[in-house]
Amino acid sequence: MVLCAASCHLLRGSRPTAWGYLLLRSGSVYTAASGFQREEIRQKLQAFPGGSVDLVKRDSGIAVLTVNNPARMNAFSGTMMVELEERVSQLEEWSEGKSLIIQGAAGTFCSGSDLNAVRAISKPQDGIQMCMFMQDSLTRLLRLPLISVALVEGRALGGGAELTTACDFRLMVPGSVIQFVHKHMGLVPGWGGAARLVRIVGSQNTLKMLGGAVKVDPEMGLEFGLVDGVLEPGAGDESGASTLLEAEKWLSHYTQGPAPVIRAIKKVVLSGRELPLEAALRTERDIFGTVWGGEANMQALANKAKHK
Ligand SMILES: CC[C@@H](C(=O)O)C(=O)SCCNC(=O)CCNC(=O)[C@H](O)C(C)(C)COP(=O)(O)OP(=O)(O)OC[C@H]1O[C@@H](n2cnc3c(N)ncnc32)[C@H](O)[C@@H]1OP(=O)(O)O
Repeated sequence: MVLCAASCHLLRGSRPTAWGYLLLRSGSVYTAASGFQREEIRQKLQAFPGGSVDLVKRDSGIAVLTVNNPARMNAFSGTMMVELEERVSQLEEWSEGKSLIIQGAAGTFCSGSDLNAVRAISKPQDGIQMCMFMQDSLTRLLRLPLISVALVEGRALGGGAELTTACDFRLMVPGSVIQFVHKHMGLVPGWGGAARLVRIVGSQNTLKMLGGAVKVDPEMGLEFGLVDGVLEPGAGDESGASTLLEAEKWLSHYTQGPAPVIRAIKKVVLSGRELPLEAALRTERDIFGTVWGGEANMQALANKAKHK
């Protein structure tokens, strides 16, 4: 892991030390030096309009991001790929946030890249640039100091399945499907979905899901270890509002408490997952230093004293 202080959002607000800033990278995965032409591919993607990526941030510290292109089963148009990156940047700057739910509009999750855009971005070098653009956005999404959930209703296909792996947890409703359809497209995941899936379910299960383009239903998802919970669909709820409410209730079990503490919990888990042991220990020390003696810690100590 190489770290550049300028891009290190993970330790924002901590007392910087050489280790904390030198070993953990939470900013962009690719740079111009690695051939990533961010502005050029952003411009090319803007030529493929349609749909939106909507973000609502609530005072309670939970945000809801909606992939919104129902006419295309919430497929990512070019402009939606650009909007996703913009929403991730907004979330990186949201210092009061604790959690994030990602959903699709109109009762389905996302059917991957917009095939019309894919056909037009067929030059290998453009495909690689789009791949780096989405890998960069989804890696930054997973590295947000927010506990995140992909709420899967309907279908999560191709890049849509990859999007679910860029969240800490996945919740499904009965009848929904996560399918890495890439093989049927003569492809492999390109948005980082394979790298993340191996870390979630292991290499054997990843081989099964990709090699078999397996239609993963909620029961199978629980067996694979891909899915963390199955929600009952909202009774007769067309808007999906009650399913979202169920997802918020599920997530609230893990996000009750002051935002600085919940954010620190995500940060120490991130460093434990991504860094070599000694670097993770040093980063954990740095993050511990941001909450030790902090408002929540002092309040907890005061409460304990009262109960003697
Ligand atoms: C890195 C991965 C990334 C990439 O390589 O760039 C990818 O994700 S590749 C794309 C992977 N996704 C797919 O292959 C899914 C394609 N869609 C389908 O298989 C089906 O549409 C569906 C999602 C299973 C739904 O089927 P059905 O219920 O029969 O509805 P329709 O097929 O009629 O779809 C309704 C409507 O939506 C359009 N649609 C659906 N998915 C896409 C898509 N990915 N891109 C563009 N448009 C999509 C579909 O064309 C229909 O539109 P109309 O024909 O105008 O009614």
